[in-house]
Amino acid sequence: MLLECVNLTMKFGGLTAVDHVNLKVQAGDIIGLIGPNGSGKTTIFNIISGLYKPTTGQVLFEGSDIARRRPDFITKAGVARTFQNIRLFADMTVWENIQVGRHCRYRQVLWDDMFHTSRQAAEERYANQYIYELLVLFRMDHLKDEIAKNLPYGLQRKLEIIRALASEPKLVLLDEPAAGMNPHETKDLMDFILKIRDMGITILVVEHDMKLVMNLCNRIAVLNYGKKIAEGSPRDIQSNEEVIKAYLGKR
Ligand SMILES: Nc1ncnc2c1ncn2[C@@H]1O[C@H](COP(=O)(O)OP(=O)(O)OP(=O)(O)O)[C@@H](O)[C@H]1O
Repeated sequence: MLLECVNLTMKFGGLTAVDHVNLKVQAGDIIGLIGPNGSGKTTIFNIISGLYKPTTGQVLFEGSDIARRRPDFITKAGVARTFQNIRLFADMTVWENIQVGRHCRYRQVLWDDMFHTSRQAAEERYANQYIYELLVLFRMDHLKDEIAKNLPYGLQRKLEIIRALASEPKLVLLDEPAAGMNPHETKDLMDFILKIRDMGITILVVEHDMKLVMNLCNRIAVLNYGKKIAEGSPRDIQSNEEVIKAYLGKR
């Protein structure tokens, strides 16, 4: 199992935002995490990526418990993420933004910084090649010198995902990647995410766009008030009574 959340619980004062959630993600999966607003989806992402320490429970990544480890440790272990709102460095170029995402892979050795060793030069060459290949694969190489804030919205969101991929993750957490996109951009995003899967990267995605989730994911887990109320194939989830009730009840 690549990732396993075991009895994950997160309390904020009297509110239980995540309530004994168990979730398994296998290598190669595209798993959707859905649920009404405030049901605990982003909190789970924040726990997996190390921004929140869960009240109880474990997050096993390749068998080791990464819950309560620092975000940089978790990124280095192979988990990358994007956020609900765009968090690019607006005045930096496409290339520079991706370089930031690569940063966790650089070995920090004072000696290297002082003397610019051959090992450091080789590392930089590899990093530049890797970034360039990502840009070519996602057809953004012609935009490498563009300032991030000048890109159309859909491309800014893609750039964020590419930046996350620059850390060479095994698992990527995508938090509402289609938010604010028009139908054309969303369709494009779907092909984009399938390409990430084809790179051998496993995907856990939080998304409100049901069409995207149903077409993309091989399995879906549904949260309501912090509890997992259903899990199964897109077809199972679409016809699940409790899921329908949870969504209709929120209207
Ligand atoms: N840092 C925090 N402090 C206090 N309460 C929080 C904190 N983070 C989240 N919550 C609460 O936990 C609950 C779950 O929030 P969360 O953001 O995980 O939901 P969500 O399913 O991602 O919602 P949405 O679909 O609207 O993004 C909400 O009631 C939220 O107000």
